[in-house]
Amino acid sequence: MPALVVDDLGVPHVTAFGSLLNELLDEAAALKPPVTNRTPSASIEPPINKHDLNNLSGRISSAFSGITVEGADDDVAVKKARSRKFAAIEAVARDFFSKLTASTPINSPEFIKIWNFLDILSILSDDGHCDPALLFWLIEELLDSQTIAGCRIIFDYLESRRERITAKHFKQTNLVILRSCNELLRRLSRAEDTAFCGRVFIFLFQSFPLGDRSSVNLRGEYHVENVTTFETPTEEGSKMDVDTQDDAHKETADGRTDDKGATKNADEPLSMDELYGLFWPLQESFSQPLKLFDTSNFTKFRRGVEETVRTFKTYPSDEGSRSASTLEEPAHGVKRKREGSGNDEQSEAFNPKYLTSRDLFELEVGDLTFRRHILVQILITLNFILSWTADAKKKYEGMNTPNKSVMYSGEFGEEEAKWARDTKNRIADYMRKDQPGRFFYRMVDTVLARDKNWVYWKMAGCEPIRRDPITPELWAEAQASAQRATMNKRLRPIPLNAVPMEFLKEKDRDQVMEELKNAERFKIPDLDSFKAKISDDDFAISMAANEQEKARLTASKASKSWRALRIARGSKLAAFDKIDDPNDISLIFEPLDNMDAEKTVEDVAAEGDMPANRETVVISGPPGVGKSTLVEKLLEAHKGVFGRVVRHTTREPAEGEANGRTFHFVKALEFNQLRDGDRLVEYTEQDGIAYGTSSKAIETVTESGKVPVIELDMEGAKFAKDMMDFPGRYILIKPPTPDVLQSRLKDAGGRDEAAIKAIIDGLPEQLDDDESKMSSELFDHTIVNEGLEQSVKILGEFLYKREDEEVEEGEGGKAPNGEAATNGGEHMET
Ligand SMILES: Nc1ncnc2c1ncn2[C@@H]1O[C@H](COP(=O)(O)OP(=O)(O)OP(=O)(O)O)[C@@H](O)[C@H]1O
Repeated sequence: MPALVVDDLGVPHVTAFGSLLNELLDEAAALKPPVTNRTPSASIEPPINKHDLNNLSGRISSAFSGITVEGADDDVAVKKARSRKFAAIEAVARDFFSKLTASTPINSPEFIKIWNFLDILSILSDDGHCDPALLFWLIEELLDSQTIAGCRIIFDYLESRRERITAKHFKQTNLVILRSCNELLRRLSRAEDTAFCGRVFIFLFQSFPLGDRSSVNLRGEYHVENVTTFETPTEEGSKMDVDTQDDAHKETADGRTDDKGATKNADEPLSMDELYGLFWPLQESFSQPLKLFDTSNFTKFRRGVEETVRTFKTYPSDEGSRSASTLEEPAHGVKRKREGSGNDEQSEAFNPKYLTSRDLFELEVGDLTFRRHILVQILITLNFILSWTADAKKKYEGMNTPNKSVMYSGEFGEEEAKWARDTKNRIADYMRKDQPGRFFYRMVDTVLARDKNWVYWKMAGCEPIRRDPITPELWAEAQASAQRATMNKRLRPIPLNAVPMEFLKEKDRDQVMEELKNAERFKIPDLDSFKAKISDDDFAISMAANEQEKARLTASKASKSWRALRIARGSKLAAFDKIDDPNDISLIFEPLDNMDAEKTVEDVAAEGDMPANRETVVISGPPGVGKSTLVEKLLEAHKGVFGRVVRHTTREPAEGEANGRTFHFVKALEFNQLRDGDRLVEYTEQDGIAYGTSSKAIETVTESGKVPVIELDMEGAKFAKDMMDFPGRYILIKPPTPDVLQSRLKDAGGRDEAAIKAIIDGLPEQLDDDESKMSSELFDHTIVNEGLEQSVKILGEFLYKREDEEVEEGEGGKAPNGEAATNGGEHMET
């Protein structure tokens, strides 16, 4: 509200500035007059600039003559004068603003005056003539005074002027900006004004620096006021007259939800009455996850989540069947409450405040959006659980200034963490059953992954997100060394390694031509010729009589090594990776066959030896089932046909591991860039270490002419196929029996008893998940790895099989999707 609402404010400076403002507005109007028949937002552009207003500074000075604002900032007189000037401008501005907004609807062409006025105010504020926050106070009032439709237009203005109005005095204005935006967000419905909410957030993100803490919930307070109340379970009250979809649901769920049904087996979902009582209490855990550190709360939460997921799974996961079977066609004999309301959009809209009536429960659970909403809440809470295990907590130990308020003393055990991981996978499987679901889950996964980083940042006390500027010393040093590197060096009489040319002037023409033809002059020396010379140098260095001689011999050896490396780069580049000690380059003199590094292009098999189908082969299976061994044997059996794809990882290389051979070792930042840039066809995280396969690594193999082979765990394979739609031939390797796998794992070493047990316990779910029919949907072929030679043979036969060819089942046979082709062993029973 304006400070004063009178025509003549009676203060000379106020009156003077009032007339000046009118003049300025007239000048602006001459440039941007009101235009009818245009959308309200169209009049926002172009902005009024300082140079559009004639001698602004001079006119301001004369309006405020007698008020001195020149001098030191902390001078009392200056401060006083400045506040008088600010007060005068504010009084005039508020007066003008309130009169205009009260009389001019935002849709009217006359509203252009407000845009011009705000532009003028922003110029005055930039020049320090008025309080920098004044513009935003008025915008805040403007937003308050308008409907949501009006706020959209005001936001058009804010977005178009964002850079200009936030460039200066941001410290004085940021709180008002934040307050206005938050107030606006409070008024907006996240469901109905989603795009507008997004605009407001983007405006905030663009205005505030990345590491700004103003909207961070530093004390980690949870939204505990949001209590979800619900009816006491099995309450037999008067039923509301609403749609029920019992019949439809029973149909889709194959009769598994018989409310009054007899004994259910463990996999059978609960009745809706039973689930109702377990379902709504979950909201408390979502809003106060700290309570989950208490074992009894955790047990209740676990049960609720399990039953909810089990029931959700009985509903079709795609939207099409939902609307067809549930909402659009209400069950026989039941009236629709909203019938004839004519506002479909409204009735479809999701209301974030839950209606928890028991009568609505089936309807809600039948709604895909509702189910997704709940599942996302569960995923967030599961992530919370996984971030407070003993292992996860170790990561927080090295923080410099941890934010104590969000460092909880509670901890979840290994068993709870395993459950959380498994449940996450189950939910992911369910959500990703169809194409839109895959897309949706991918978005959720990305958001949750980013959220983890923010939570971590908050725990680390919101360290500033910035890169230190280069110091003048560093700059000078870099400049000096660049100069040294590019400076003209004194030329040698004969350039290094150049052959003598003197004979050109000394001998006659024919002799010169003969000498020029001497092969020594142009032939690249033989690589092997350096081997003996370098070893002679080595010997001489070890026998050197003094340091001087030693230095000379070392330089001579270095020169030879350098030349040898230059020659070897054309044919033995693969060996370079293996050279650890620059003083010992003997590896490059060894034949290529002795190196197990990547083979050069000459190794590619003849065209006739290649399989008809050259799609990428994805070999997957539980840990220790023999994936690597099989791939190795496959590569050996079909030399030059298949090429192993090297994955990326964020772990440090173990001793003897060279970058690019077992893995591409990268830093987390680089990995995230690959992931966020959609350059990974799959990625997983194990024990805090990220692994992923880049499309570039696959291309490298394809470009060499070979068929790429990727080795992935089950999760990775699922991710590549379901989430990334990565095309390939997916092959599942199964152990003959869990006992055989167990003994192989023991023999292979490297895993303790607990790890082996965890693998064996996880087998039923990994391999025979009947509910999701995962293996049959995911894999094109299954091989039971009993005898190694036989398994390789079956694998080869499958990969070489032509489209029209039917390979017999059984030994070496092609099995239909999901059925195991065994090599004499029995199908695994788990
Ligand atoms: N058919 C087989 N018969 C007997 N032993 C086998 C067979 N296949 C693989 N093995 C052995 O099983 C152990 C595990 O094999 P390998 O490392 O290839 O499995 P993996 O699936 O690649 O494991 P991880 O998932 O841990 O990488 C090795 O010691 C290997 O020699």
